[in-house]
Amino acid sequence: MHAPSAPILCSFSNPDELVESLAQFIIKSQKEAISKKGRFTLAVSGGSLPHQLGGLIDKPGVKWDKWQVFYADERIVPFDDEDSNHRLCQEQIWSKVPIPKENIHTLDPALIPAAMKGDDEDALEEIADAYEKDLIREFANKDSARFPIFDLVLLGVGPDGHTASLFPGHPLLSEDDRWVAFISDSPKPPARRVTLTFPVINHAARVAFVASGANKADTLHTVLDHPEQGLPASRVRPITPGQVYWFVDDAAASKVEYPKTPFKL
Ligand SMILES: O=C1O[C@H](COP(=O)(O)O)[C@@H](O)[C@H](O)[C@H]1O
Repeated sequence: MHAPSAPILCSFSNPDELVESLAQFIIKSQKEAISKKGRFTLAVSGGSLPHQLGGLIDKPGVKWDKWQVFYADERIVPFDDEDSNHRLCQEQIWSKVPIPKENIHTLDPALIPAAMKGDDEDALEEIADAYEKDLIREFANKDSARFPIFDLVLLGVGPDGHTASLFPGHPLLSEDDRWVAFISDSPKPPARRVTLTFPVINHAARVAFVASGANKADTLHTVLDHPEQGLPASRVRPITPGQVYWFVDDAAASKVEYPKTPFKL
């Protein structure tokens, strides 16, 4: 096992510059992946992140038909529910670009009604297993060893330091076997979710957090300046040669002492 490399923090003076630089970074990651392997594998989060992907719309050089997209986490709700990360991404980005529908890997909609209810966790296990099998089909014998190797994982960070659906103090933080896990007691509603696990996130070639706004300032300070506190976002440290980046605006970075790196492609 190689040591993880230190995060690279890039801060931008305004949200528009952040969105544009993020788009350039994603396109560069895509080009490198396609030239090596003919496809680009991406895991994407919900929350405020899909809105930040707007810089990709109408950009030349995006080979949408080569993208294979999974969700870093998803809430167990119907796809038309306002809590659905898929719905959010659909509204903010997928409906605005020519990505083939079959290249977006969602939870199995047929399994959602049962997973939304019931006292036992069998249906949650089943929906997480089905998503893991979809990942295995996409990655096995291509970009995986013990875990899949995503070309890029895009993450957000919540005020409590959670990322994907990995929450502070939750037993899922220690999951070291599964690719996809379920959670039935998320402290942030909705309670039932599935998430990629830390070993998957930390095997990615690149991981990029995106955060903007002064309401993220305290969280970023703790995550980046006090990783010893072990907040979930601090535990994202991809193994070498993987690299973690932070794309933030100056408001979100206002309390961070961790050194900033000028953005360059
Ligand atoms: O619940 C979630 O929260 C995180 C952070 O969301 P944000 O709105 O504070 O950016 C998000 O990354 C995750 O996908 C989502 O399910």
